[in-house]
Parts: sequence; C-alpha cells; structure tokens
Amino acid sequence: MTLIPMTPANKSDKDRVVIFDTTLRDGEQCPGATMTFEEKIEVAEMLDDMGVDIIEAGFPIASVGDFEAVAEIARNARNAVIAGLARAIPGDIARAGEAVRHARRGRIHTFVSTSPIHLAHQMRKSEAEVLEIITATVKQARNLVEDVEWSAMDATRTSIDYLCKCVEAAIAAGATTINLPDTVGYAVPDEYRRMFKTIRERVPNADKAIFSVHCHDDLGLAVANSLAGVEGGARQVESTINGIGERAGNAALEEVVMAIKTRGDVMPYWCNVESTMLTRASKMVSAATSFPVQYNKAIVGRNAFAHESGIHQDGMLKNAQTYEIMTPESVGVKQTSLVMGKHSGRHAFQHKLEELGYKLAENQLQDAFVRFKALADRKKDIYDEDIIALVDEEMAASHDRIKLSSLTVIAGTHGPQRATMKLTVNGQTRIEEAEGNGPVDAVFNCIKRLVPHEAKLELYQVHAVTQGTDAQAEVSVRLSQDGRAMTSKAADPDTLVASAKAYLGALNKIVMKHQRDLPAAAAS
Ligand SMILES: CC(=O)SCCNC(=O)CCNC(=O)[C@H](O)C(C)(C)COP(=O)(O)OP(=O)(O)OC[C@H]1O[C@@H](n2cnc3c(N)ncnc32)[C@H](O)[C@@H]1OP(=O)(O)O
Ligand SMILES: CC(C)C(=O)C(=O)O
Ligand SMILES: [Mg+2]
Repeated sequence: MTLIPMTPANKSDKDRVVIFDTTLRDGEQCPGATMTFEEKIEVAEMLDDMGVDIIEAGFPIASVGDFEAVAEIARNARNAVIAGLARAIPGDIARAGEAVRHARRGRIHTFVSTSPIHLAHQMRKSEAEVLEIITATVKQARNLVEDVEWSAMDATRTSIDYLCKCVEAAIAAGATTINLPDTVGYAVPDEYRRMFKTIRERVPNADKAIFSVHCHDDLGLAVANSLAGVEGGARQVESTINGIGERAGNAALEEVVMAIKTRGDVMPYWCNVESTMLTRASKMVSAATSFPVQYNKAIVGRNAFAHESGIHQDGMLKNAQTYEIMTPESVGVKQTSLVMGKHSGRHAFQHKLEELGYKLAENQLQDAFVRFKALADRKKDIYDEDIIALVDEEMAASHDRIKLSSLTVIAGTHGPQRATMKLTVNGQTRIEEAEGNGPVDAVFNCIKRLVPHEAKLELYQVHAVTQGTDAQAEVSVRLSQDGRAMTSKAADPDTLVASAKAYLGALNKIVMKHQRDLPAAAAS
C-alpha cells in the first residue's frame, strides 16, 4: 500500500473534481453557527489559500451583513470563484449579482424547488410555472455574470422525467453548472449515482454543463453519496469544513478531499485542495462558529491520529501503516499521538518513558508499568507529568526500608479524624491506628506510632500535577533531624495517600542518611 497517492501522475481533466465550499452559506445556516463579518473574511481567505475552487460566501439578499461579507470576500479573493446564493426571484438574483460583481471570477448560484412536495407546499406552483421561472431567472443571472449555477432543491425526491426537463431548461437558459442536491439527506449512494448517470444520458444538452453534488448528512451518507454522485459523472462537490450545515450538516470537505486523495487506487479523481491545511481550516471554523469538532471526527477530530490501545500502539511503533491509512502530516497534524491509558501496553509505555528521557532497568520498568496500570484504572487522563511523577517515585522508593502497604482514613465534619495504616518496615508488616486534628495529622501520627522517630515536620505542601478533579495531588514533605533536612515528593490521585508516601519518602532518606538501623522500636 502506498500512502497518499495524492494527484495521480496521469491526471486528466475529465477526472478533475472541483471543490465548492459552502461553509459560509449552508454551514452558517445551522443553528448557532453565525459568524461575524471579520470571521467570514478570515475563513474565506484561508479557503482561498487552501485551493478551494469555489467559495459560496453567503446569501446576499438575506441581510445587509451577508451582502457586505460576500462583496468583501469577492473583492479580496485571489484565486477562488466567489458565489452568492439567490432564490429564483429577480430581486435575489440582482442582489447576488451586485455582491459578486467585484470578484475576479464571480458566480450567481440560483435555486428553485423541483420535488412534488416542495412545489405543492413551499412554492405553491405547478411544474409548468416552475419551468418558466427556471428559464427566466437563469437568463437574468446569465445577463449579470458568465458563471451561473442552477440548483434543483430537493432533486432526490423529484421525478426523473421532470428533473430532466428542468435541467435541460436551465442549461438552455445559460447555466454552466447544474447542482442536484440531496437537500434532505434522503438518498442512498447507488440511487444518487444512478440519478446523475440517467440525467447526463437523457438530457440532450447535458455536456454543456458541469454537474454538481450537494449532500446532507441526515442518514450519515453525505460523503458516500457525494462520491457516488462523482461516480455518476458529477465533477463538482459541494461541502463544508467540519461538515457543518443545515440540520445534520453537509458532506465534510476534509473527508471528501482525503477520500479522493487516499483512494486513488480505486477512484481516478483528483482535486486541487492543499490537504495539509485541513486541520488549520477545521480549527478556524470551529473557533469562528463555536461548534466543537467531535473527538472521533474523521480526518480532523482530535482522535483521528491518536492511539490508546496497546495492540495498536505496538503496531504503530513497528510500522505506522499498520493502523493509519494516511499520514498525520498529510492533513496538517504534526504527528501521531500514542495516548497513555488503561488500554496501553508495555511497548508503548517503554516508548513513552524513553521519550521522557528515562531508561529503566527491566525490573523497574515492570514495577512502574504495574503502577501505571493501577493509576490508569483510577484516572481518566494520564498526562506525561503523571508518568514522570510515578517513575520518579518508583526510582526513589526502590531502596526504601519503610513502605506503605495500605491506608484508610475516616474524615469529615465530625472529628477527630482517624487513620489506619499498614506499613512494611524492613520486610515486616505493621498496622496502627491514630487520631489527629484533621486527616493529614491523623496520617502523620499513625506513621509516628509505626516508626517512632525524632524528625520534625518542617514543610508540607500540596499541588495538583495536572488539571481536573481527578488530577494527581503532588505532596512535598520536609523533615529535619539533627540539623539535617530531607525533602521528598509523592503523587497520587488521593491527597492523603500522596501525603503518607511523601512523609515516608523523607523518613526513608533520613534513615539512609544516618547510615544506621531503624529506631529500635521500629525494627523490633
Ligand atoms: C435548502 C437551502 O439551504 S435553501 C437556503 C436556505 N437559507 C435561508 O433561508 C437563509 C436566508 N434566508 C433568509 O434570510 C430569508 O428566508 C429570506 C430573506 C431569503 C426570505 O425571507 P422572507 O421574504 O421573509 O421569506 P420567508 O423566509 O419567510 O419565506 C420564504 C419565501 O421564499 C420562497 N422561496 C423559497 N425558496 C425559493 C426559491 N428557491 N425560489 C423562489 N422562492 C422561494 C418561499 O416560497 C417563501 O415565499 P412566500 O413568502 O411567497 O410563501
Ligand atoms: C440551496 C441548495 C443548493 C441547498 O443548500 C440544498 O438544496 O441543500
Ligand atoms: Mg444545502
């Protein structure tokens, strides 16, 4: 398998798919996605840089703001054709013409319903009346600009005979692009493919226009239908960044582009979009619309190049093609991420440690891995800092003579707080209970009973290693005895366990430093 065949070497014009972006029009139509004038200008600039062929910048009759945004985008565009949408109404068409007239290449995109349900209830017009409207409005648009797109709203629920008549009339009146939208996301791929094939075979002047797909995702089929339409002869794909759009959204531009680029082995098509800009585009549109991108979204979701399970991580470390069909770089992601979690295995854990600069002996690695799994069972997100804390503690504790086996603390509004602790001291197990003025005090009193010592507590500090309520607490404890101070740190999602470990860490250091046996009571 070759990754990213990109544009086939023998690309031919007949296989070129023109990418039409409607993020600023259909994308903005979804509830809550409204963008400001400045945001629209910024998004349009990015789409232009990315090599999108046509940018549908808005619906100029909809508002003064929309008109001004379309006009400004038209003035600024360097490469892309700038389209403005218009109903089959003279005032809409005139306004769209006015908005795109400053573009180096402007397009009026006019549409009218063709399905029986739309004709009866939305338009309240007969088929014959709509045919006349198509001819008149496309001609009007064509008098304003060279480039006219005509769309049959609800094409997929329209009788094929009537659709053929409408398409023929639109082309005869001067439409250069014919868009047959699946407005309500009703079609299935083979049906949509056949519709294009039939229309292109039956309409006598079909070769005078480019056919276009425009799919909605109500059944989750928008991208599949778009590609099927291309198989049926369409050569323009209308889509939006992140798939935003009316109801369940439109076909996602990034998915269409990457399907075409990745599966060049089964589809001869190519397009001009610079795929390495897709992630940036996704982030920009998400920020402008305040629409989050779902984590598992194809191509641009944060998990699209992330692997947590041990078997996949192992495969990825051996050869990235085992679990990735495209490189992260090809869509503008720096690198694959191997996310450490409870499904991770030893290979990935060791790799992570090496990345963090650790080289552990086999037994240390094994111990650290066991503790990592235990932590991952309790904590949702494991960050690098968690692993660093865990390994540092593991290394520091490897020579300890006093080790924490278990701890239970009863705390709450009704004191005194009580701690029960089990320690291993020089290999022997000891259990004690103690009360305290607060849970930490109870824990430390327990240690003093289990391992009597003279050391004084000089510092006790807690901070969170990472964010969130399940973050590990990192506790620092400093003890001093005979003029020597020893500090130790420990981390655990439970602050009291971290406190006990940090105290014991400092105590162990004191025991070692003094190069002498444990106090008699502890050692006995
Ligand atoms: C499938 C799609 O995405 S279509 C695009 C949808 N996008 C939008 O609607 C966003 C922008 N829309 C708007 O700002 C407003 O709806 C406007 C400015 C276009 C029209 O507003 P209003 O004049 O108040 O009309 P309203 O939206 O209430 O009703 C739509 C009218 O347009 C008519 N209409 C709908 N589509 C078309 C069309 N393609 N051609 C001609 N008339 C149409 C409807 O029949 C209705 O007409 P009626 O008043 O004679 O019944
Ligand atoms: C205006 C048209 C092209 C549309 O958005 C649709 O039919 O979904
Ligand atoms: Mg639409």
